[in-house]
Amino acid sequence: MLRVENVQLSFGGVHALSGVSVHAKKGEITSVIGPNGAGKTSLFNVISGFYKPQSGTVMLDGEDVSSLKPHARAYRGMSRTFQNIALFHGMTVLDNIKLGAHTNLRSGVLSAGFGLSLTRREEDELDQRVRRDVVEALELDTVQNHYVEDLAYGLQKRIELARALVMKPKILLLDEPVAGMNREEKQEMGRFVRGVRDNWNTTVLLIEHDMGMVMKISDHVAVLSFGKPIASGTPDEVRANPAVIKAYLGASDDAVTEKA
Ligand SMILES: Nc1ncnc2c1ncn2[C@@H]1O[C@H](COP(=O)(O)OP(=O)(O)OP(=O)(O)O)[C@@H](O)[C@H]1O
Repeated sequence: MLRVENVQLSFGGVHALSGVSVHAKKGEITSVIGPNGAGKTSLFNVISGFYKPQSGTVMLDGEDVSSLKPHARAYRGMSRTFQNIALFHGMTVLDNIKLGAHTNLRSGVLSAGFGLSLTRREEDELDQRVRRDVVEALELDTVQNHYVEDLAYGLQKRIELARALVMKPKILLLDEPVAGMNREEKQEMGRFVRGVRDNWNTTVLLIEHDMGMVMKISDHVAVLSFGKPIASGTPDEVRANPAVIKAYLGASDDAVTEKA
């Protein structure tokens, strides 16, 4: 579904990504992990089109989207959430989710602001579809008319997930979906992300610091360290890989061998 091939990205002298390739298979959850500064956010920004790499390609469902702008990638079925909550205060849960129908959040908000939004009939249809398909699936029925700022953090993150799903994306990019959550909220989010894969057959690519979550929900894990790919495989394979243990522990070779 998504093939990122041999990406090189530098900021001045800093090599944020060197020879990074990641493949996300259709209907699977693929996670990209790595210690701080490994290049995870940079990779996400390359995939969604916010950063232009010096070289490398991004293929979405067989199409080379490397030269497309973020909104054009979004129209082709690439949807993402952001690390920090980007919901609109003073708007209800339902209205925030419906903004996802403008595909690219930023241009969507602009067009809504300039009165270029949907006709009344389109709006009604969208309203019904969102309630039926997304609000119910993500168990947001009881809060759909609440203002987002009145809700708990975990719920706000779920609303972001809902908004990213409105256009039924081919691939969903999740940027640290459980950052800042308590244990219960993490478990809940894990359940919903798995639900997206199982019930919608949506391909998911996520970056995440929380190892427990990654190992529990991923079909495939790719590991970056200092901008380079160091391992890739099933959660069990990656967990047992000495290079991964070393990158995370900063341990010496001897210590890794002992641990492994
Ligand atoms: N806009 C930028 N300008 C300059 N350097 C950058 C920029 N974005 C990232 N970098 C550098 O690229 C490297 C990779 O950073 P990146 O944020 O992608 O890593 P990360 O794995 O997401 O880290 P974290 O887990 O801390 O979020 C770092 O050395 C960082 O300082």
